[in-house]
Amino acid sequence: MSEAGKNQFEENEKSERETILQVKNLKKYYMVGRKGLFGEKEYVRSVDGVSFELHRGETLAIVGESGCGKSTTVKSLLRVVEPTDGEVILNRQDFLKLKGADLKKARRNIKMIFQDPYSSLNPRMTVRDIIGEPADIEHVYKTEEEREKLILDTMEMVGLNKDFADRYPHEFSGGQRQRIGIARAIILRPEIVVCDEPVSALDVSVQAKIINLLKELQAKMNISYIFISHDLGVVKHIADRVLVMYQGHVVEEGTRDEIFENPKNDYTKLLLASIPEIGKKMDFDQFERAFQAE
Ligand SMILES: Nc1ncnc2c1ncn2[C@@H]1O[C@H](COP(=O)(O)OP(=O)(O)OP(=O)(O)O)[C@@H](O)[C@H]1O
Repeated sequence: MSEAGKNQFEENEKSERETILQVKNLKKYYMVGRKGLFGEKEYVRSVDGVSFELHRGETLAIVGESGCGKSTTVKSLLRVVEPTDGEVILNRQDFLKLKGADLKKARRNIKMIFQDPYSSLNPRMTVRDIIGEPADIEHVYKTEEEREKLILDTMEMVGLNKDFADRYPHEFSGGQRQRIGIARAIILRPEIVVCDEPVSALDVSVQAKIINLLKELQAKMNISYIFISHDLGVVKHIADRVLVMYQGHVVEEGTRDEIFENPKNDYTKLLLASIPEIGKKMDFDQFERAFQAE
């Protein structure tokens, strides 16, 4: 290998391992009532000491049964809900301690895609304004022409025809609405995108298209994804690493192959076995076919 090639290789290796986000001992306890003679506060420990790292350009999936704390973990690290305790290190700063302009700036870099693309889009706004809104709020353009170019370029990146810019969300299919949600998430070119069950509401063939789009965008923009899903077929297809949660804790973490081929933790084994399609070892093939058909 030439010297230049070797340097490039080493550079790529380095950037693959670069930690872009560090979550340390994250906790979220919700107060759910009071009990006892003295009315002591009662809490649900939805997230109870979760730690992990996210590397540049990778997809880290968080899996586990309903109620294990997946959504609360990402909501807490994004401060959609204020965490009870912990640290979230983003660009060498503790994101949980940021305020005002610093918080606003950091938030540009970590965006979210939601499960239900319909309820997360304002029905009274055009596609142009929905996608452009984060850019409007952040004043990232100087002229109307620049704004229009940014919006249309982003629409193109997610495979939306620019003629759709004046339409409203109800005019679109579920898959197209999810593309609008993705465009809105990436318009500021964030380094991290958190995807909370982004394809659960879609048909399998549409799921494949959206997953392929997410992978394409990752390849182009080197985005890091945190990908929540209860669908292990989807996770097997998209994840580089997997975090398994149970009752607010991480019980196992590993590469996709480690988790799927050689799980160590009993709960992980149970989780894999309890998904009938995975137990029967058929759904991956079915998924593969759907993806290849694209
Ligand atoms: N606002 C809240 N107040 C009280 N308890 C909550 C609140 N939000 C979540 N919880 C509880 O925290 C636990 C974790 O919920 P969470 O939604 O994070 O799980 P999840 O793994 O994302 O589940 P699902 O896949 O069903 O969304 C659950 O027991 C849930 O009932």
